[in-house]
Amino acid sequence: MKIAIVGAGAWGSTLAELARENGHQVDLWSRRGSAELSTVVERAEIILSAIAMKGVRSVMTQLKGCDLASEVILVTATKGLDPDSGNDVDLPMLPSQVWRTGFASGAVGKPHPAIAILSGPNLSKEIRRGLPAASVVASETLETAERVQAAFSSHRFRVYTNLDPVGVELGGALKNVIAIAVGTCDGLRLGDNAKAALITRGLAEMIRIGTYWGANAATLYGLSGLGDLLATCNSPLSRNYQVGYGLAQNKSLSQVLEALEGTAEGINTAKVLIKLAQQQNISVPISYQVYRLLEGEITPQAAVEELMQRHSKPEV
Ligand SMILES: NC(=O)C1=CN([C@@H]2O[C@H](COP(=O)(O)OP(=O)(O)OC[C@H]3O[C@@H](n4cnc5c(N)ncnc54)[C@H](OP(=O)(O)O)[C@@H]3O)[C@@H](O)[C@H]2O)C=CC1
Ligand SMILES: O=C(CO)COP(=O)(O)O
Repeated sequence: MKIAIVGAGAWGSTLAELARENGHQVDLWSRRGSAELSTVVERAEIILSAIAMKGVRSVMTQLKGCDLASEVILVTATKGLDPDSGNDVDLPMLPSQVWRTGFASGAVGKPHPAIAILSGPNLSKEIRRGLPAASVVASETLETAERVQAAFSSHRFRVYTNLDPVGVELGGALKNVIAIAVGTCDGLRLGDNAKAALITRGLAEMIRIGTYWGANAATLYGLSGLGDLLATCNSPLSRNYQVGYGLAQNKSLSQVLEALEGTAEGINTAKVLIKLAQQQNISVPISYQVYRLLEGEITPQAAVEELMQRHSKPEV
């Protein structure tokens, strides 16, 4: 199979390695490289985007102008929310929707790719070390999801299919905000009870937002929800966790970002999520404190106090 991977960051490079090991012809594109995007994607049966959220729109605009194979599948592996959409009436766009609407407004007669989402507990550094991992590929049709599953599955990367693309994509995006909260909790040395409470109540927030968005709650209890929460909230490899940990050391956000290797999507996601939650009156107290912490409106210690002093309520 010919596979094009756009985005040669940590995740794109790791997925390229997995696909090459499976015997596919893999071309990797980076905006900094010498290869033309149009050449890299020509005749590709799968185009996988591992672009950070902030670059998705610009790469989509470039890709729209390229000649694509008629049966191509576009797989998005970005874990974020689009900051340039969403208002009182419309939800913000998920990365897959940025791709879909971009292609829908493309030139007449050009093929519209089938779209799939790849998401799960997949810390790229572990996968690069050859350690086993599992992930989920979601699409509106089983046929599309199964084609991507077959392309990436291997003895060390187990890929499940799922027919709830919204749930799978949201699980990967929303957990990053909770990972920042848990990194802060660990940085403050608040203990394992506090950490368990944050992960569990964070999942409740993800389910509240997810079901409002039309996701299936069961999806969020799966790999791209609870699974990814467990990986990122328990690993210093997670950039989002590192952001929270750094803020708990009284570093400023810009100091933390200067030292950070790669992208921490939870910073943008927290902003987009809080705007939506406030517009629609959805309760997300942990994510709200993360947002305030990132905005410099509150100290980590005060955020903990605010969460502990909320009015009493039933668990479910
Ligand atoms: N690393 C991981 O473990 C995992 C990451 N992800 C998700 O994958 C996405 C990428 O993460 P990761 O690879 O780790 O991040 P990196 O920071 O390592 O790479 C980011 C990628 O996005 C590209 N990019 C950023 N801005 C733009 C832009 N304006 N135009 C074009 N390209 C741009 C970068 O290109 P350039 O190199 O030229 O700057 C690079 O290829 C994120 O959404 C992340 O949440 C998902 C699962 C696992
Ligand atoms: O999404 C990831 C693992 O599943 C990567 O997490 P970070 O982006 O926080 O490093």
